[in-house]
Amino acid sequence: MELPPRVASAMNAMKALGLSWEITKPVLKDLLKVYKYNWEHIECENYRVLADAILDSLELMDNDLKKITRRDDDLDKKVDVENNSFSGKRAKVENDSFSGKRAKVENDLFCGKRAKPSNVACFDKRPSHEPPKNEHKNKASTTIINISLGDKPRQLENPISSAAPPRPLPARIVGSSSSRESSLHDNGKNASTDVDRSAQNSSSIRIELASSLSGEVRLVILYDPALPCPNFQIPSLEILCKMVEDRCLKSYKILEPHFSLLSLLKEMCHCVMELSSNSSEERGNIDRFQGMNPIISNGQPEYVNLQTYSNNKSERGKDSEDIRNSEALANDSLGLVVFQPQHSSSSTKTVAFCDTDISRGEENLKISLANGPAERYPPYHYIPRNIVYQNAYVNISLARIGDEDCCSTCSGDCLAASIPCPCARETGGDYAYTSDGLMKNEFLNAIISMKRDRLQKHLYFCKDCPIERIRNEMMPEPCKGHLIRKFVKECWSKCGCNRICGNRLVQRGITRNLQVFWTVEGKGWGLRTLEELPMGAFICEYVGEILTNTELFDRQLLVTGKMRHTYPVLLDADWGSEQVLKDEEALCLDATFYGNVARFINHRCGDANIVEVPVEVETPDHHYYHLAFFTVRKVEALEELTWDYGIDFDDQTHPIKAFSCRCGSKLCRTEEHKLEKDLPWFWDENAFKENYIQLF
Ligand SMILES: C[S@@+](CC[C@H](N)C(=O)[O-])C[C@H]1O[C@@H](n2cnc3c(N)ncnc32)[C@H](O)[C@@H]1O
Repeated sequence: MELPPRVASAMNAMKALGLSWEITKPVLKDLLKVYKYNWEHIECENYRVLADAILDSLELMDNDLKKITRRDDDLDKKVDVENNSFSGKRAKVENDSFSGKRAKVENDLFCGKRAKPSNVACFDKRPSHEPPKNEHKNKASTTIINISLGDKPRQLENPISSAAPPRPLPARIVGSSSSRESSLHDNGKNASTDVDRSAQNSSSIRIELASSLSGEVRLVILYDPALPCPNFQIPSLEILCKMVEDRCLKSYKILEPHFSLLSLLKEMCHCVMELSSNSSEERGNIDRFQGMNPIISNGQPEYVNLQTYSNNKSERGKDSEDIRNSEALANDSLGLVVFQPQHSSSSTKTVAFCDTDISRGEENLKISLANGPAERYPPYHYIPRNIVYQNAYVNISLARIGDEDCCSTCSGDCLAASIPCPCARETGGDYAYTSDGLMKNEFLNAIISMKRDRLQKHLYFCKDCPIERIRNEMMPEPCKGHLIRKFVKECWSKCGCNRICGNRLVQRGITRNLQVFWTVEGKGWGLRTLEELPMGAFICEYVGEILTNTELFDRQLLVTGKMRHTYPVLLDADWGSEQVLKDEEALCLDATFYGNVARFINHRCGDANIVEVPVEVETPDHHYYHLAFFTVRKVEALEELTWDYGIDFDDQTHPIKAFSCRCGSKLCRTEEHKLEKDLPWFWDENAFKENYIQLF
């Protein structure tokens, strides 16, 4: 029987890793159930979750077998079972290709496709722990793949993999003698060495779970071998965390996708420090640098420590100058030198330059990160395409695309044809793009003026506004209005044209050199172009989780209790055409936890240099579409890219939260735009920590 295409692709991807369909099938089935048939989670990062889950299940089977055979007195039988059945297979998988392939997968997944080889997670094939001598005779069958993340920073926990069956990571085991303790940032190698030593000494065993920054406060599990506990085995830290997280999920029914027990425990250590000491600010901020996933060379993270700046308001002008100088330096050369961790005082922060690719190889081009306080880099997960969170109704099926919504009779490049195809119907019978890959001026100007005239005419008012319905289900207020927008429709899979068709621009992804940088105006991180851009250039689309507005509302309440600092964009461009929009069709994109580079684009009132355009690609249903950014004028290299969020700074109840605007535009809509303004929350270290801790 022919397999469905997605199942077949998953099977082929695993086959390429040396994993047979018999091994893959049950694991894939389970994963699909766990992810509620959300294939994106399984497919992303080259089926990493699936590969990890299979490896874990192999390991579990291996352990089970070992338990059975240990109970069996007949050692010959044991050798038989292990050699003939699973272990034999496993040994083959490991020896033939799996560990090497897995290393490759890890390389792609963790370090980005363009990462240096030294950034690859290493695979330690030593036994994870020595079984008691009298029980263990058959060495050949007990090799366990023991994965060590090496120097790979674990600050940015991968929420997908944390929701999936865990990748075993050796627990950090510390012997009872303090002289044998290794530092918090020991890599897996040291940790597993500790396992061996402590097992040999058979003294009490301490498993360190979390620690404050400099290790003053630690959370430890203590195992006392004096008490009878036969067959006690050290669990891997990740498996342990996963188990507790699963139990939390069972008890509390809901956990944020980025919930991490380890982060919680670590935070507990930080809190102990803060409560017990007045001088907590004296500690360094090295930790956040780990989240930045810097380039690793010879196992050492590379940074350049160029500047310190003050967040004291009166000194800000001077700092801006300093930062500009340091930016110039960074732009001359993005070469990096080793970062020396500093102890900062309360008013100074480290500014680092980091030439890492924040997309981890997910985009066509590398997206670098420059001159920012690394400890303020947000812990989100980079995704290049939108992903449905849970209840959003996004029906992408060929059956829904009628003849009027595709150009099945076209071939080659639609833009080169003498008569525009049906795909140009949405844009008035003419294509929105030029053959140079730009948006046409007429189309762009129409979009810009519709946006600028927002208050005058281009608003529609829904009869039953989803936003108002969420706010007050019993007595919803009248709709406050949504901007009428022009859509672009791109050719897609059911069209007869080919991939290089000029009417396929947004779907091809980022093609301009972009960089995330720390803004000097106090807006936090921002996005800039590293190359000069003509008017009408496509920058990127706004990517995030596709949520219903109810989910967004719940999320904002649940996550912060203060309803701020999520990164949502409403997909309300076509709400006006529906009589009553069902909840699962009133959608938004939230880039707080999962998002692409667009989550760094700051707001500018009135005269922003990019504009958002709704783009239909896979489905003619206009309640889901892509939101693509195009330049509205020529933009110089190194200029910040900004868009007008269109927010009403007076409406405190809108899902997109107002902030104290520092855009600097003459058209700034916040009244006091010339006065000193509050800095955004992420400028303040404590507020940053507080907010992100609530989020993750
Ligand atoms: C989509 S994020 C932009 C990236 C953000 N600057 C960061 O560091 O992650 C939106 C948030 O950035 C800040 N922001 C954006 N534009 C701003 C502006 N013109 N003035 C002050 N803060 C701004 C606000 O806190 C806003 O909620």
